[in-house]
Amino acid sequence: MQALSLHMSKTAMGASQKDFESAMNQVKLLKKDPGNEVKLKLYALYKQTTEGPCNTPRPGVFDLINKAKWDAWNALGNLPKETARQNYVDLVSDLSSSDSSSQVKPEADRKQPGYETLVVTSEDSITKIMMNRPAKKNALTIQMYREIMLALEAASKDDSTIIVLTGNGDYYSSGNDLMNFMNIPPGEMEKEAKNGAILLRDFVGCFIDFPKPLVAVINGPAIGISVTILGLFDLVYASDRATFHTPFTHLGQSPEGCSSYTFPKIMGQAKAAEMLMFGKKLTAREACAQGLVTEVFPDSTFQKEVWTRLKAYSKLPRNTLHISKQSIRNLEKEKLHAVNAEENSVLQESPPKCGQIILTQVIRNHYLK
Ligand SMILES: CCC/C=C/C(=O)SCCNC(=O)CCNC(=O)[C@H](O)C(C)(C)COP(=O)([O-])OP(=O)([O-])OC[C@H]1O[C@@H](n2cnc3c(N)ncnc32)[C@H](O)[C@@H]1OP(=O)([O-])[O-]
Repeated sequence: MQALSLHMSKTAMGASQKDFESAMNQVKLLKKDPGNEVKLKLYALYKQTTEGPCNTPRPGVFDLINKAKWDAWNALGNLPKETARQNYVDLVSDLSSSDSSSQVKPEADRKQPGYETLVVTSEDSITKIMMNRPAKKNALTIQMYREIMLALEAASKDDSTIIVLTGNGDYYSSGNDLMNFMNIPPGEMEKEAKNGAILLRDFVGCFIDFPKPLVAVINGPAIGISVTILGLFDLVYASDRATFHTPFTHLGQSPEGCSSYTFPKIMGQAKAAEMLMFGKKLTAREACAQGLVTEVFPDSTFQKEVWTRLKAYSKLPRNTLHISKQSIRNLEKEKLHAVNAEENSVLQESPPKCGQIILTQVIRNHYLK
């Protein structure tokens, strides 16, 4: 009824302040998350209606969320307040209509819009974040790092019980996109290295702080940072086709993702060194024997077995699971953030080809302190 009255305002003389206030209340009642793009649009129209054109300074480049909000508001330029109010009311009206029709099929797979490098869906109390660059083996571009951070933030607040990260295609992920370091203008290297390190620190920080059970569904080979952050997941299920490879020394890089701390803790110093320093590639069964992987499944039945398992887990009491996760993580959170910061400062400073010496130092630092 309320949606209907809001719809009528489209054709009337323009939305009133009362329509606007009703629409604001209506937004709070939406059952379905409209996705980041729509939320940004709503935010921008709200700000334009209540404050007029954006005239505040643009947030810093790594304040991702506030920057996205500012960009959306600023994009409205000099749109008059009355038009912004009308557009807000119309948008909420459309959302309310599709929200009520979507409730007919509450279990339907809901693909969330607004991501270019990911497919994010929510079903059966599980939010699945799927890296979606199969032609590039799901290499992580700067955009993909940012979208994963945004998807994790949204998932931390949605009504899901469990969050899954997985890959589309034959690879889980080939790690950092090597093009991220290409085409840097002369003289910009230092600045770009610093920016990259900050992005990486924030990316890993999201996994450290993530409040709900986090599951990696490793559908194929995993390389680099897609492997190192696995020590921050709660469960790691792997296809027997998966491999785990951290060729940092070969690339003149040092470890990240808190692996200089989590890997020796998980698998012992000697096995961690073989992987992180000497780039030994592990099969899924070896990774499982060393404690990095929870369980390995035959590739032919991998998806079916894993999702059956996860659907059963997702029916467990949500709050209890989340409290347990946080109790376990809180014991280590401070240490993990310190490790993340240290790994990043080393990455920023490390000259290429010194990777092996740096790796030894970083790993020793954590365990000799
Ligand atoms: C500082 C941050 C810390 C992070 C550290 C790390 O993650 S370190 C780890 C860093 N990661 C690495 O060092 C891995 C580097 N990659 C490889 O070693 C191999 O590509 C492979 C073993 C993943 C797959 O071999 P294969 O013979 O089965 O397939 P293929 O080779 O034909 O690839 C298909 C397409 O995907 C493309 N592509 C793939 N990966 C990447 C990437 N990472 N980047 C960009 N592109 C990538 C590839 O160019 C090709 O594109 P095209 O030509 O079709 O337009």
